[in-house]
Amino acid sequence: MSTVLQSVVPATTSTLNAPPPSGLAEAMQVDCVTIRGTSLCLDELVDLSFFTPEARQRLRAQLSAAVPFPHLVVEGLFNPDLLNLVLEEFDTHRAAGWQDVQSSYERTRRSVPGAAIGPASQLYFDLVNSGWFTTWLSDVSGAPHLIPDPLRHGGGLHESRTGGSFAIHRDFDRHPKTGLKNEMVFITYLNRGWQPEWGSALELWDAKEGRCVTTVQPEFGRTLLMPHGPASFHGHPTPLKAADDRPRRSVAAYFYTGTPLLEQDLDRAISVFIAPRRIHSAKATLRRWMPPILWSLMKKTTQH
Ligand SMILES: O=C(O)CCC(=O)C(=O)O
Ligand SMILES: [Fe+2]
Repeated sequence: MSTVLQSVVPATTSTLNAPPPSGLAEAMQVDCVTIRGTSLCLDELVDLSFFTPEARQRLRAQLSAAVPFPHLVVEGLFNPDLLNLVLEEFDTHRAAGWQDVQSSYERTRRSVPGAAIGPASQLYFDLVNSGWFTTWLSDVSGAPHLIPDPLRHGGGLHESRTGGSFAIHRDFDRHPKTGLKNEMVFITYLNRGWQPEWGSALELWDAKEGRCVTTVQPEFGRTLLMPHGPASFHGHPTPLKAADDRPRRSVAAYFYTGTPLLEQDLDRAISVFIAPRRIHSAKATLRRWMPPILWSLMKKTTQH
């Protein structure tokens, strides 16, 4: 596996997890990575025009207004060179790293939660799981303090082959291991020149009316952000039949929220120090009992 770190301008540290969203471009101009001979500069992994305050507002309005339930489809958010490398890694993913799902509802396969994935795929997930990216997801979706899932439960690499399908469903409410609340799924499709007649477009349904309202074709470079809610029924129930038996591939990540602290429990969010606290309380007692003149005299003498 050849992942080479290359300095282009004087490198400081990797900023994938660091900067406040406002200083994104500046903060990311530090380095490039080379994966299997393709150089990817960190400030070009995403199209930064999606990250301006205006874009965040516009995307949020677009997401809220979407039918039959809030969702957002964007094109070209990720550098196509990165996505090409991710796509290649489906072919080299170890057999033991795949989990087949074959039931009357689903015929597909996914990478095993926590399985090692290729460097480009790992870079993609590091990117979408990073603080500045999840802040963007929060701004666009309205769900604050999103928590990513490094094990990628339900997400990871997704691949359906000829005959594959996924009945209309609503995703899980809770992460089975952490119990965290599922807020959204974020999917990037990886299929160049996808034809609608091949089936397997993602259908978004109005469950009450029992009909598909809109579809998302799984075209290369298209990204779907779909908040999880009571009405978010979706699936690709039409069995896949693509030219040359080519597979339908995507990468998916779920994002969660925890339970906010109640007002009376806010002190549980503070670290507990042993020594300084003792000193602090001893000082407080002294102050209470000492005549003010002595207190200020003592302070003056101990300050030097
Ligand atoms: O691949 C897609 O278009 C949707 C996948 C999905 O609904 C799921 O994994 O729960
Ligand atoms: Fe789903």
